[in-house]
Amino acid sequence: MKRTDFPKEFKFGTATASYQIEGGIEDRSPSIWDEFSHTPGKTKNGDNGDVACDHYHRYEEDIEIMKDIGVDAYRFSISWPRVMTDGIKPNEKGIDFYQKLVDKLLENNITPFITLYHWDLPLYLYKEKNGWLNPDIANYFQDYASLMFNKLGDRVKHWITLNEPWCSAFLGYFVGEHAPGHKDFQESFYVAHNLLRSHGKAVIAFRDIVKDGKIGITNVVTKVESLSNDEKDIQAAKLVDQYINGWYHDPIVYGKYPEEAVNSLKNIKLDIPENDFDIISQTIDFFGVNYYSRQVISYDENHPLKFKHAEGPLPKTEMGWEIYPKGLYDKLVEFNNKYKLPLYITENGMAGPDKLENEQIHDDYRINYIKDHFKSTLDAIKDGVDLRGYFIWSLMDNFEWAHGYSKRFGLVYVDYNTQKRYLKDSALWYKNFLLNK
Ligand SMILES: N#[N+]C[C@@H]1[C@@H](O)[C@H](O)[C@@H](O)[C@@H]2O[C@H]12
Repeated sequence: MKRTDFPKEFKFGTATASYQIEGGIEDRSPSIWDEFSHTPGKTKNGDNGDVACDHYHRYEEDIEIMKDIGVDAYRFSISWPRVMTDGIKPNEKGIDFYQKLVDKLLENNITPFITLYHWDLPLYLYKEKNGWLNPDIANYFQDYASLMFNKLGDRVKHWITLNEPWCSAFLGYFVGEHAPGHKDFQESFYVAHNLLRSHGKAVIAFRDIVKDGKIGITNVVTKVESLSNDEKDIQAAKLVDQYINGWYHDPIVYGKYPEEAVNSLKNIKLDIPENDFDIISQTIDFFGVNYYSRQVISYDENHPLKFKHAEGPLPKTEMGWEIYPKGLYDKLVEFNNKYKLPLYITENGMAGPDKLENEQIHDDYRINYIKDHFKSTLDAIKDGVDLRGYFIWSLMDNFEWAHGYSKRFGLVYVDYNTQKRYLKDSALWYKNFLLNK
């Protein structure tokens, strides 16, 4: 498989997120992840993003690395608390960081794709305004989005409103594994809804400000399969697919939540104002697909949503996720047929047992993972999927949320003691692939 097997305009890139790589906390106000990661017991080894990969001070070096690898595009997120103090007052120093980042990318012919929200909500908005639980958050988000569209929209033409709202809502407000660490089932549905409303308000602003741009939303897209052919397991898997995938895509395209999932939530209030879906279902230009693996599901009477995960038999990554490239093909074809929107794979990659030895990292497992998922991508394109690009997660090892720095997803190895970067064998492979070798 060669690069020239893909459409000429197909964009190969890599991706990161602000809190996971920037550090530079001295020049921004705090986010919910600053408070969460500094709360004992919330992250592995008590790791936090105070320094991370020090990208705030090393962005030029990191862009040079991307240039050397030869990526066409780079997906990164803006830190809301960096560009708006407490999420409300524009901070010119923070805005200037992203101006310089964008200009350096463009100088190097790397197309910027910006994610507005990759989980680092300004702490003030959470503490003083109740964060995503407050319907008014959509207005704060629209103000933030408008500021960024006005400041960068002349040079940045690809925008993503939210990254994985399912994680923000479900992991942040029900499971409690992510910031702000709530464990309230009902809250997680209110949060999901306000995230989608915020998405819609940002799209409305975008259409006024960046008339020649493209905007979408990125969700985690998981292949959900039933553990058995038992009707209860099949139904449980179908509902999980609706909770994870349909819940964050159907309202945008169809203007409603998935019916069976809504009907299954007997004791959940979904008192939603009717015109909310007019806001949520603003026409978008693409869906971003973050694909990592599958979930194997069986029925469980004792779970609020009547399901439980089963351990799959396939080889797994360091995250314990099965390596399942067929799932990517299946979801791309399904989404193409169901939503009829252009797609970007905005994240795909793996955490590996990466070891620095003589300034090298031999990660053949990651090269094989990427090759297998590139094959699924190419097969989907050949079968008619309107797929526009693929961003490997991640450019470099970084702060992996509750796992801290214990999981390495990067094409580039980061020695956190020295902040020295080392291209892994997978980065060298990607470089040759991009040169069509
Ligand atoms: N875990 N994991 C890796 C990766 C995470 O580092 C990203 O921030 C998320 O968008 C998504 O969950 C995927």
